[in-house]
Amino acid sequence: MARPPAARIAIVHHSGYGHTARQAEAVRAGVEQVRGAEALLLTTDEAQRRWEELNAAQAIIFGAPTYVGAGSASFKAFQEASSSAIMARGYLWKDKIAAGFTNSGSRSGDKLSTLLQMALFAAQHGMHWVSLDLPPANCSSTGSEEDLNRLGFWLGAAAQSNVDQGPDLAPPEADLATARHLGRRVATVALQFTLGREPAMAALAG
Ligand SMILES: Cc1cc2nc3c(=O)[nH]c(=O)nc-3n(C[C@H](O)[C@H](O)[C@H](O)COP(=O)(O)O)c2cc1C
Repeated sequence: MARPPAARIAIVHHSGYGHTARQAEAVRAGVEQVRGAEALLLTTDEAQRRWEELNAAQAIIFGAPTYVGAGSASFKAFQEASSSAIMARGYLWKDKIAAGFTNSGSRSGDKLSTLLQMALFAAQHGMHWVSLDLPPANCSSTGSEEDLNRLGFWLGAAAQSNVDQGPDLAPPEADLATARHLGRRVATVALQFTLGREPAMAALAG
């Protein structure tokens, strides 16, 4: 009989035109590459009807397109809804793992602002933020657009979608691979936390 997953990783995202949804699918694929981890992919609208499932997850990965130098309005609505649904009910996400990803039209496009918004959101919930453990790439004479983390972010996974291309073509494979990497990393860290929590508490209790 198959064993139940040791860690469930929720991915809560918004995508106005489908590009960030492709990035979210890649994060999900990365999570599912890790044995013992299971992914739950939700839009920001769905998430606001399924708080209990988010509360039961060991990690939540946030995703949004960068619109006007910040996370999209739908993502912000989800953030604000969590204030009464989660914080006011006793900081129900405290000590969960958190991470984030964003996508935009420009290479920079002020995506860092969106990742900072997500990291602050996680901090307000008392969550543990997981960074992208990839060196910045495509920044030397031997670098290329095919490199993992070609856009050079540390705080989370970034993607860039040409504004004249649909989600069938953008973001490119390098950015989807970077998103898969983030999914794998968060699933691994969530498993480390989940499996280590009990012995850690026993050690603390003496
Ligand atoms: C209202 C609006 C604001 C945008 N602002 C930015 C921006 O600040 N920086 C940027 O690089 N791209 C910006 N874009 C481009 C989107 O980030 C880009 O098209 C992205 O791929 C859309 O993702 P989605 O299909 O998941 O909605 C903006 C697009 C819209 C519709």
